[in-house]
Parts: sequence; structure tokens; C-alpha cells
Amino acid sequence: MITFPNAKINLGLNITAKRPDGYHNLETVFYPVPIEDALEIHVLNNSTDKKFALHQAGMEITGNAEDNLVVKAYLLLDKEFNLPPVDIHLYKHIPSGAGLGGGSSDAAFMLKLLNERFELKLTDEKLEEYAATLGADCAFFIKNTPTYAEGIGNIFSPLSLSLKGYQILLVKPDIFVSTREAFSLVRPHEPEYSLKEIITHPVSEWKEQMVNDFEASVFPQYPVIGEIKEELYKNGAMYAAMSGSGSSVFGLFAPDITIPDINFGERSFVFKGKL
Ligand SMILES: C[C@@](CO)(OP(=O)(O)O)[C@H](O)COP(=O)(O)OP(=O)(O)OC[C@H]1O[C@@H](n2ccc(N)nc2=O)[C@H](O)[C@@H]1O
Ligand SMILES: Nc1ncnc2c1ncn2[C@@H]1O[C@H](COP(=O)(O)OP(=O)(O)O)[C@@H](O)[C@H]1O
Repeated sequence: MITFPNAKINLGLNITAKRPDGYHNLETVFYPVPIEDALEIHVLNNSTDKKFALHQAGMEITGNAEDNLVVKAYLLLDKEFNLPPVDIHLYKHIPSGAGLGGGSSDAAFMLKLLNERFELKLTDEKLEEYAATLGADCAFFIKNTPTYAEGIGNIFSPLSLSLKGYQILLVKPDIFVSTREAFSLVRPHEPEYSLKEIITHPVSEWKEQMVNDFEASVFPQYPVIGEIKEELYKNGAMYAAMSGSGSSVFGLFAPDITIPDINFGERSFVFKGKL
């Protein structure tokens, strides 16, 4: 059985407070984008002691198999349901350390895949509970629809927002930003404008109102990331921003314009598509 975990972008991200547990309260809007990994499982029929084998292709992921979030997702449900052993095939296309939630998406889609394949009959709400233990933004990928998130990024309200038809140009330079480090460099504060309100305004107004608080700490450290954002605006983006804690930057373009060809360098990951 195969599934295609997709990435997300953050539309706005306000970091409002540091909590006693070291995490940060924030508000953001998660929006799914059609950049996809491929994830497949086969039941292992041979009598081996091993519960899983992970086969990886595409972009490299740092860490051992046990650290991979698809394995963590499998082991989480295995503990509860004693699942059959599986072969896991993961083709990695979503860049890591990009603020695109690729690892979280793989984990959430693994939970959904196992639920379906082994008829575990878990509801979305239950799957979200499991997902939340694997990463702050992981539960978003269970329903995978536009979502306003608050708390540590794990308290969700659905949004009726649709950007259908808009074009997206997303660039990830060859820079890995650590989410943990990015948080440590931010000075939390209450936002000037409420994100819930801004998101109801036309996209053409977002540039003046919607911010990603990570940009103020990440751009000075990695000026290239800020330059990509400027380049997207110069080439006609209606709204451009870094996604999550970076390092990817996206531009939203009107449905009917032709986006010029821009050279972001050979080492950058570039995706152009429609939302
Ligand atoms: C902040 C966001 C916004 O989308 O960044 P991106 O990962 O997308 O860039 C995400 O919610 C991130 O979610 P996720 O990447 O799952 O974070 P986790 O693995 O849970 O946390 C990584 C580290 O970030 C810090 N962290 C995370 C979330 C939060 N609300 N406050 C924090 O301070 C903690 O130091 C934690 O150890
Ligand atoms: N299936 C996976 N895909 C990508 N990264 C993974 C995966 N499993 C574990 N990781 C680890 O998670 C970290 C963050 O990756 P990812 O979630 O893709 O980025 P981001 O948090 O920027 O969206 C990486 O350092 C990687 O080692």
C-alpha cells in the first residue's frame, strides 16, 4: 500500500511567549502544498525477528533508521496493536530542515497508512493524538486541510481559507536551519495584527500585515534566505515569506501571471506549482 505525504507552508507565524517547559507559544496557519514524498509498506511474510526494515531513496535523511519518524510512527502503533512486521519504503523528495514539515508529514501519513492497512479503526481525533506525540506540527497532516494553530502549534481550528488556483514558487537554499536553534534566537512578543483576522483579508494585503517572526532572527544569520524573499517580490509575488523556521521561502503568485525563470543556483531546491 502506497501513500504520498505532502509538505506544508506557514502563512504567518507569531511567537508570542516562552513557556516554563522551554517550548514557545505561537500562532500560525498551516497550508498543504503539493510537494510529496512517497511512502509504501509491505507486510513481511518470512519468519524473521525483525519488526521492520526501512529502505530509503531520494534525498538523504540524517540519523539512523530508528530515528526516522516513519519508524517512530510504526513503533508507536505497534506498541498498542502488536502489528505484523513490515518493509517500509520511503522516497524522500521534500527537503529536510526546510520548515516544510516533511518528517512530520511522513509520520502522520504512516499512522494513516497503518490504520487503513491493518483496519485499526482509529478516528482522525485518535490519530491526531498519536501524531502529536511525534512532533508539534505532526497532527496537522492527519486532516491535512488549512488550519489555524495555536498553543505550541498543536491546538487546531479549521479554516475555510482556499488559495486554489494561486501559483507557488518555493525555494530552499542549501542551508539547514535547526528549529530548536531558531526558537532560541527569537524574542517572543504579542503580534501587532491578529493572524486570524489577516487571513480573512485579500492575499494582496498580506505583505503589509502578515509576518513570520523567525525571519528577524534567521535572515541576519543567513542573508541568502532574505535575498530569496526579495527576489520573489521583485518577480511579481503577491506575498512571500519564509516557511516555519526556514530555510525554505515561498512566493504566492496570481493564478494568471507567467512567473519569470529565476536562477537560484544549482544547489537550491526549487518547486513551481499550483495550489
Ligand atoms: C515551529 C514550526 C512551525 O511550523 O516550525 P517548522 O518545523 O515548521 O520549521 C513547527 O511547529 C515545529 O514543529 P516540529 O518541527 O514538529 O517541532 P518539534 O520537533 O516538536 O520541536 C523541535 C524543537 O523546537 C522547539 N520548539 C518547538 C515548538 C514550539 N512551539 N516551541 C519550541 O520551542 C523545541 O526546542 C523543540 O525541541
Ligand atoms: N522521515 C523523515 N523525513 C525527514 N526528516 C526526518 C524524517 N525522520 C526524521 N527526520 C529528522 O527530522 C529533522 C527535521 O526534518 P523535517 O521535519 O523534514 O524538517 P522541518 O522540521 O524543517 O520541516 C531532520 O533533521 C531529520 O533528521
